[in-house]
Amino acid sequence: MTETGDGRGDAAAPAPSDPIAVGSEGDLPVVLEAAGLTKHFPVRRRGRAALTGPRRAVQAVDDVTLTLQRGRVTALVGESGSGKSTVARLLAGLYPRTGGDIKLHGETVNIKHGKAFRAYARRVQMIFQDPFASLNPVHTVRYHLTRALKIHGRAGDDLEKSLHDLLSRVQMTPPERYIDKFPHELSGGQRQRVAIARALGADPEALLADEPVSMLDVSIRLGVLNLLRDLKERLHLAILYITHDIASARYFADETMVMYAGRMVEGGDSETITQNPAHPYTRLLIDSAPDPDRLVGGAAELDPGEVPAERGAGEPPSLIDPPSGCRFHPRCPVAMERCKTDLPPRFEVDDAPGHWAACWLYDGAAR
Ligand SMILES: Nc1ncnc2c1ncn2[C@@H]1O[C@H](COP(=O)(O)OP(=O)(O)OP(=O)(O)O)[C@@H](O)[C@H]1O
Repeated sequence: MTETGDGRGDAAAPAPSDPIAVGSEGDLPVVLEAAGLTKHFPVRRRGRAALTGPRRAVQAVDDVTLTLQRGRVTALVGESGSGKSTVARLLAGLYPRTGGDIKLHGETVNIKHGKAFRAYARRVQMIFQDPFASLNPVHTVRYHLTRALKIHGRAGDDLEKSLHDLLSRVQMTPPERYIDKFPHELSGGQRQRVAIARALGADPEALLADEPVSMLDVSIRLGVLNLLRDLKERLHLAILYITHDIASARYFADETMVMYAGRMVEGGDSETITQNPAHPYTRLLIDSAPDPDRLVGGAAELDPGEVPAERGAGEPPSLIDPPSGCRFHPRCPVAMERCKTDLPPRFEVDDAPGHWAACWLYDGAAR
């Protein structure tokens, strides 16, 4: 991964500014940490503007700080377009960063060539939303898993046993029932389990799961989340769980971080965030959920007519020209004058250890 700047005209990044450690359990080792993570996608200009106009960029991720710990699930929650997938892709080394640092076990990650990327990818694996798209339709389960084991040098002497072990790990038993099947012969849930088994083939320490259940039937989502939880516990994996469904974050994640328009706005343990949200945006997310007590569902099921207009009001801003100050201020029902101009840092919320909100409402100095 390149350090700062990817040579494709990324705009300058702000310096890291988030001082508060995020809802972390002190005694668990930190696997992956990011500070000041920033990604600006340059906007291609056409015609005259390409020569004379200002350089513009989609400010997809700005100054994001987060920590993934061994044996813990951290949820990253936010509306579509808030930058969640970009954070995961930055952490996975799939995008070069515009700014910020990533550390794996305290060592700065610096991927400059394919060999370094493979070494990093062995330890930090990604699971994508669409298991059908992530598996090659012309190859069997055996092919996908064998390839993963070989790429990461883990094929071993008894390949058949390694393959069976991987399938057993994702609860696809007996393994011989599935191993020679093609993706189209499996259900959506089974395909996602194969994608997870393939990731486990690298023997990773961190899994970055980007909406891993949102394309699955509601009835099987819980099973896949329970599998990930089981893997977290048995293999002590650090898991980043990306979702727009805050109810599932409450069920599945130990801690939750909320993202709005490219920036982190609130973080803390999941129970606190969902039961006692501090940031007005988090409250909006919870109020907009069809049933916040429902364990695993998804906004995909939400009929827009169910959201009262006053609660779901407003649209996320353009990330090419985001609002000054707090990016949420144009939609915020309690915005103050300073919110329009001053970017709020993280303030501690004193109801629970590690709970913070980037909102001027919690500026102790002003009270
Ligand atoms: N490769 C890209 N080039 C330009 N802009 C991009 C690129 N990838 C993402 N973006 C933009 O960055 C912003 C954040 O996108 P991202 O996919 O990270 O959000 P998200 O929260 O994961 O959304 P969703 O839940 O819909 O996947 C969006 O405005 C998106 O259009």
